[in-house]
This record gives sequence, C-alpha cells and structure tokens, in this order.
Amino acid sequence: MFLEKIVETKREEIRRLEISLSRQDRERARGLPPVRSLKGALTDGKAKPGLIAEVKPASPSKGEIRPDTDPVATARGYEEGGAAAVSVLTEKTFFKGRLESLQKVKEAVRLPVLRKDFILEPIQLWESRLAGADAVLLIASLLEEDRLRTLVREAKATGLEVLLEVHEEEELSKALAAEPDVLGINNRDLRTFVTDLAVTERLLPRIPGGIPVIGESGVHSRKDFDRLVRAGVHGVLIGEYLMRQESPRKAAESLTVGGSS
Ligand SMILES: O=P(O)(O)OC[C@@H](O)[C@@H](O)c1c[nH]c2ccccc12
Repeated sequence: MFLEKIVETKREEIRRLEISLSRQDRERARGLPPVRSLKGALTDGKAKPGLIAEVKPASPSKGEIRPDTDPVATARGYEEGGAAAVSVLTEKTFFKGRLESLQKVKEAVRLPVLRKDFILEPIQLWESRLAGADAVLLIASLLEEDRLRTLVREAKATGLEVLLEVHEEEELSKALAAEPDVLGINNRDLRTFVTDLAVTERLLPRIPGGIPVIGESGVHSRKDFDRLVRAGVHGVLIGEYLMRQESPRKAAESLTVGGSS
C-alpha cells in the first residue's frame, strides 16, 4: 500500500537527515531572507483565482508522466504562462522528484515555490527552508492533531508558509485548528487514487471565510478549472495535465488567460 510504503521510506530518510543536518545548518536557515508568500500570491488584490502549477515527473498511480522533465524550463514556462506559484514534487521513489530541482527552480523564477513531499518531522522543515522552499505541504490524513499543530508552528518558526491538505470532512476541524496559511482540498483519495472534483464542492462550504482555499488534483481541462473556480476556490493546483502538454507555457496560459471567473 502506497501511503504506508512512503511513510516507511520517509522514516529512513529522516534518520539520515538527523545525522547530516547540523546545528550550523539550522543557524544558517534562521539567517535566510523572508520567503515569497504563497498566501499573498493567492489573495493580494487578485480577482481571479491563481494557478499553482506543479513540476511532477511521475506519480504512483500514473507511473512516468514526463520522462524528460526539465524542472527549470517547465517552471519558467509556468511563470511566463501566468501561474501564481510553482509546486515542485521532491519525493524520489514514487514521483521521481528531487530536492535539487526545487533549489534550481527557486533560483530560476520569481514566484513562490511550494515543496510537495511527505513531511512527518520538523527536521524536514529545516531541510525545506535551506533548499529554498517558500511553503511546504502538510497532509492532514498522515498527521495526528498534536503533531500537525507542532509542525505548523515549527514551519512558521523557520519562516515557511504551510499549505495543509484535507480530503475528508472529518479532517477539517483538526486542520483549521492547526492554523495553516492556506488550506488545500485534495480531490484525490491518496489511498485509492480515485479523483472527484465534487470533493472540493462538498468541502468548501464547510470552511469558514478568512483562510484561502485551493482545489488540488484531477483538473484536466479548462472546463474542470472553471468548475473549481465556480465552487469558490482562491487557487487551483494542477500537475499531470500541465506536464503532459508540449509547452508548459501555453498550457498554463490556456488556464490563466480570459475565461469565466
Ligand atoms: O496531477 P494532478 O492530478 O493535477 O494533481 C496535482 C497535485 O494536486 C498532486 O500532485 C498532489 C496533491 N496532494 C499530493 C500529496 C502528495 C503528492 C502529490 C499530491
């Protein structure tokens, strides 16, 4: 089962990280300039919901999505195409991502960069900040309430913003209590990989105003994008659809330019 396997792999990585990341590294993280705000990119005077475009070379459900992925060229295309932020999958085993890709993307674009990975321990937050992430993903279904609160608090202490992802209504109260910067509604069930845009439509009305909400996964057309916009999201996160198009710039543009909103 994917989620169990991934947590196992992460635990191993975390053990290595605990040995390799020194106290000096943490001091260095404290001295870094402030992050580019993901929350700001989604809310600051924007009439139209923002596109968060993802660099996603592969996935556990689809296998290889784009074998020749060039993260920097892709991210630059997304930026030119009008994306509000870039998400970079850094998980190695199932998504063929790399932390170095995030590092390079951060230097190549001016947009906020989100680290998409499976974060379980505070040390991964420090690692993310040092690699240049502006925001990190946390997944509510993987984390107990206390741990979630600790990780959000610690992320803020490192200067990072947090996108906290939910998939079920039952996760909402613990997610809101943790006070993330942005809430994500994942249309994909990470246990079954079944995707349904109705998940965003169902959960969104249950979220109080004041926190920006994005819809994630399963958007494969302008029509899908507009459907989530109509549901009331502040942003839409898309990976696979954009990665499969020949030109990332044109693909992003086809969603960000014109249309109903
Ligand atoms: O490729 P899609 O269906 O457009 O989905 C993008 C993004 O939402 C997805 O990659 C994602 C959402 N939550 C995650 C958690 C872990 C790994 C990946 C994800």
